[in-house]
Amino acid sequence: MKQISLLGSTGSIGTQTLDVIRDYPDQFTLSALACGTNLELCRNQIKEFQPKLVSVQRPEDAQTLAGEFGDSIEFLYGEEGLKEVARYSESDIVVTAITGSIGLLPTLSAIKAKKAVAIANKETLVSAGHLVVSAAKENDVPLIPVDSEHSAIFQALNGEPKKAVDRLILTASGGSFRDKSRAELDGVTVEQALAHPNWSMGAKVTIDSATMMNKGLEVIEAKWLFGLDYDQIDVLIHKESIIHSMVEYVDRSVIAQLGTPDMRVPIQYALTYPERFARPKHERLDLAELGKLHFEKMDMERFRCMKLAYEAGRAGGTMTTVLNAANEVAVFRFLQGEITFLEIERIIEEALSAHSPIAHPSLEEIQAVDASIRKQLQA
Ligand SMILES: NC(=O)C1=CN([C@@H]2O[C@H](COP(=O)(O)OP(=O)(O)OC[C@H]3O[C@@H](n4cnc5c(N)ncnc54)[C@H](OP(=O)(O)O)[C@@H]3O)[C@@H](O)[C@H]2O)C=CC1
Ligand SMILES: CC(=O)[C@@H](O)[C@H](O)COP(=O)(O)O
Ligand SMILES: [Mn+2]
Repeated sequence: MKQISLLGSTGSIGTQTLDVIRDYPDQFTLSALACGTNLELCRNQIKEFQPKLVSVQRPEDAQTLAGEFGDSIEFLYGEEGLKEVARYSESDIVVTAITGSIGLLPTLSAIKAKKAVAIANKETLVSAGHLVVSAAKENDVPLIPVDSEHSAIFQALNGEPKKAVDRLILTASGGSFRDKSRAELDGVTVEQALAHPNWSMGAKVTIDSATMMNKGLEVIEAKWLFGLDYDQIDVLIHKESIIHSMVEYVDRSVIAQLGTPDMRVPIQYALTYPERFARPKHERLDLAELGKLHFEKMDMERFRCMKLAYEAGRAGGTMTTVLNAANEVAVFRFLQGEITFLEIERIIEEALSAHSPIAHPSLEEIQAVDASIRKQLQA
């Protein structure tokens, strides 16, 4: 029986992780969960899965739940609660399905407690990839990708040595505005941006997908997970999201992973790795019915966030911390209706231009840069 700690249980990845746990009651137990402010869903999850430790965002919510459920479950809150769930003694693996660089400290806690990490929270790797990867190496802890592209690459690599790899090809759907020109992006609404053509996801990653910053973050995520140079990581527009990504080897073989767009597949693989379990009642990929798959070259001028992400990644150090923090604030402000869609990239570009990067930042330096960008960019 594998015991799981789940950070972000009430979100899109969190609830799909619970679907997978539900599918294999003899294989997986949810021992600890953390969520934000969705108490109604949290209550139902506690009743169904009976975790031993629960953390919520606010102290008053922890108190309310403790009053309802009694002493058999421990209730915590805030950043300390997230860290405790991540390092919960009985857990074997931690799924990081929380949004944003708030996932950094809990991820480091899990690694220091020698838990395997099924990593969905890409912002942590963008903000402080070097710290996460070196901590994982030091503690001999696997970082197993959940993000669909990275799971695809992980599967296509299948343990091959780095020297056999020529390049990674990340596929990008193009998001909600794939077919619009830059001029047509003027005045697009939050509702339009949230209508992803292929995936049903949380609001932040859906907006990232519309700006193409999601793919930029994923390029940086791939650099840290697979230890390759930026010159070896390419992006290809593939509007159907059927090929989840590919590896081109030095002998020119290209190995891809395909499937219907359903995150339960990579989530499950991260939990069962190195085994594969049969997915119950899962729709097969029917290529004959699809008939065609489409591919287009990435246009870095049209999707300027993509260019900013490569530039920040190549500059290194705290540049990607700034990229991530500025993006988090800008997306939040767009969702609040405070700024326009095109202002997202302008805010990020200005924050990057104004920043003098620190080359090999410590955790404290990362935290200071992250906090200062947030303070500066909040309205
Ligand atoms: N959704 C997807 O298909 C994919 C997502 N990812 C990545 O996975 C991560 C999660 O995405 P997604 O599931 O879409 O996000 P959602 O917005 O759907 O869920 C976020 C989760 O984090 C919780 N949360 C947010 N802030 C806090 C906080 N301060 N303290 C405690 N809990 C908090 C939320 O709690 P509550 O709702 O209770 O407030 C919720 O459970 C992101 O990094 C995303 O980029 C990667 C690939 C695919
Ligand atoms: C499901 C998943 O992994 C998302 O990160 C997805 O990649 C979003 O799609 P695009 O960024 O390609 O639009
Ligand atoms: Mn992805």
